Amino acid sequence: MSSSAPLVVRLLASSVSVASRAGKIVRDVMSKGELGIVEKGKDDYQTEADRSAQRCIVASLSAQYPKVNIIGEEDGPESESELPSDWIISEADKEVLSLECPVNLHSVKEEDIVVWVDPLDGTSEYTQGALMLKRDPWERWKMYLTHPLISIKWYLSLLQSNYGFLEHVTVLIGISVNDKPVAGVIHQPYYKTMLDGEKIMGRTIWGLQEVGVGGFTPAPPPASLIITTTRSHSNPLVEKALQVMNAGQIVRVGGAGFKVLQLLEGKASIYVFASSGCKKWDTCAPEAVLSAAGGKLTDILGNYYKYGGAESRPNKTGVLAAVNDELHSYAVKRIPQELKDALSK
Ligand SMILES: Nc1ncnc2c1ncn2[C@@H]1O[C@H](COP(=O)(O)O)[C@@H](O)[C@H]1OP(=O)(O)O
Ligand SMILES: [Mg+2]
Repeated sequence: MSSSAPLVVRLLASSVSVASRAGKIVRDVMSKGELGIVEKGKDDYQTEADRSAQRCIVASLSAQYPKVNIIGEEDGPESESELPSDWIISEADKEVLSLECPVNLHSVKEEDIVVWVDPLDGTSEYTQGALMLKRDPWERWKMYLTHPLISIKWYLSLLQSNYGFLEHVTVLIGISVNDKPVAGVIHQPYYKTMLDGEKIMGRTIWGLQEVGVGGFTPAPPPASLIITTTRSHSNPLVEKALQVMNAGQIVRVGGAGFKVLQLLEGKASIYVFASSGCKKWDTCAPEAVLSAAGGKLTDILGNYYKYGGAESRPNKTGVLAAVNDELHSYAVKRIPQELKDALSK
């Protein structure tokens, strides 16, 4: 790896490579069919894929950047099983390595950086997607009966949705400096493209402050107001905030990473989630990528979250993101004061 590039650029380039390896782990766990679902809290689940992808990311980055503070969603007691050697990635994406580092990030040191890792954003969508990979209808039905997350309504909607919601799953690595997300990676393990007649799985999108975004082609916002929001964590406050937006359409998808991709690809212009539930690892990378593309991500009150290592993990006051400042202020103004008060309590 070129050691001449400034630290933030090298760390972003390493994160691009490791996110792609973590995405393969996510697919491999699914293919084996043993998801190992554990309930961490209400509506909060973890699978073998979350645990293994996090081990791959944290081990790979901490081997190269030992003084960087890396905080992952699945932090907990060290696993006793040995880490497979091919989970330790030392490569760095060449295109990212050649980027011009913004002047204000030139002299950043490892101690100044906090990396927020969500090894698998959209866990509900991942576990529900597992059903659709069961080709045998009887096997699928048996899995449904033992699945902790799925109601009959969702089962029926899954049957209609071809491969379920696996495209909503992302691997998120956000790099923050002095509380602010400055660079980030959103990897989609189940994104499909054809190259020379061959099916390629996965794509990796990155963003760097003042430089822009890469790994895909951003699209302009839709002509009419389209809002994207949660499909698996709604409640009356979330619905109230959606009503007041006066949108032509509401697109309900899983994961904070995928919702920000909806904004960047012109499928929606505002992302509203008026509830606690999201955490710093859900929003650090999406915020970095969105702001590198000219968008803005804050809480429902319009305030930026801080990403220092001592900050509390929950994003208590919700998420409000938009493709540009104008739409962001429109959305902040529309949120009624009583809703802001309810979330700030
Ligand atoms: N109530 C909640 N409990 C746990 N995680 C939540 C909750 N609400 C949101 N999240 C996390 O925020 C992400 C975006 O939320 P949503 O998909 O509902 O819009 C989810 O994918 C989930 O991350 P994860 O899947 O990594 O646990
Ligand atoms: Mg998440």
